[in-house]
Amino acid sequence: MKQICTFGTSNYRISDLQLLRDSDDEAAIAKLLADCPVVQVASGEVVADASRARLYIVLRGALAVAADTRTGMADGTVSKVLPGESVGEQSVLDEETNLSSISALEDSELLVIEAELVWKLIDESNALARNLLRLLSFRIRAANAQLRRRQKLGEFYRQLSMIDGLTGLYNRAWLNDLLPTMIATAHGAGTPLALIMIDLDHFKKFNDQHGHLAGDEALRAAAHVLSGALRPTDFAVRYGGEEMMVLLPDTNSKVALLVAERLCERMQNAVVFSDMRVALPHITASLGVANLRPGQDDEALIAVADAALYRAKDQGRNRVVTELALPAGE
Ligand SMILES: Nc1nc2c(ncn2[C@@H]2O[C@H](COP(=O)(O)OP(=O)(O)OP(=O)(O)O)[C@@H](O)[C@H]2O)c(=O)[nH]1
Repeated sequence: MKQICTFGTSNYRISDLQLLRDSDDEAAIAKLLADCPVVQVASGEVVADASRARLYIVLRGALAVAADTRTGMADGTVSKVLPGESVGEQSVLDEETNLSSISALEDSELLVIEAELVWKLIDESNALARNLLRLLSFRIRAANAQLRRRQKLGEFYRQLSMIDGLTGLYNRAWLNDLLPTMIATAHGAGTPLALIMIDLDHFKKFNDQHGHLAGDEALRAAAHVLSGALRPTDFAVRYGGEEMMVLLPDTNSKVALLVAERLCERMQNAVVFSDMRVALPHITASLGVANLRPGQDDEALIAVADAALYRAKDQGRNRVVTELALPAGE
């Protein structure tokens, strides 16, 4: 960065500077700026002494301003500062060092105004004070909009990370996050909660006979059966490979059993391939039903459903087994 002249001896004019737009006291401002250095910065060169609270106004060329790395706000965002525009006004106002990293995008010329002089200019020029307020307000809005975009994106990815890519059902991460809360809510409100564990039968054989891609189609078809048969308040989860789970809040054991029977029946009728030229491979599932008991946690509830599911497998598959005989009155 090399000083080539002062603003007073350069060909640049006050009207070239956005911060001083609409000044009605140009002569006085020009006098104040007369001794300010005009510096030359080569393309790619870092603006030296960017750590000092100073205002840089681009007269020619362009600067790249990267967000601050020391405040944790760094996110790869780089803004471009064009002729007439300035950088460093916030650090001057905060009387803080300039934490952004500033470099020249092309061979550029800059007007450098020291912090004390900026304050003097603010005192002298209503136009500058007004333009500065407008600029800062614009920057605050832009920063808020960026924060909102980032929040939305974060939420989008969070949701995405909770969904199983193959079936579109919730995944294990979602379950780990939500099931303890659902159980705590049910215990707190004294409402029932049922969990159905579902495992496709002889799925290894299905894959071997029809191929892995057909297996994937079968998993999608099974997931479709689940999501199509549930109430909006119920949840279907892909628990693991060919194991799925359904959560039924506010559902007593009698209704949970009926729902499981319905799912079992619909599974047999699921259409894996709508293409009629393909021989229809069928799927069946075994289902284990568990109902939340007082004091039971998520792991215990899942273990009970799992045990019921394995009894269903033992008893010949394609059936529902519930964890216990229905208590009288339910
Ligand atoms: N196509 C496909 N297959 C999967 C996927 N995840 C798991 N599997 C298969 O599912 C099969 C599960 O086999 P097993 O656990 O032996 O159970 P099974 O053959 O269904 O037998 P039972 O459960 O006892 O009826 C394995 O062959 C896995 O490769 C998947 O995403 N796509």
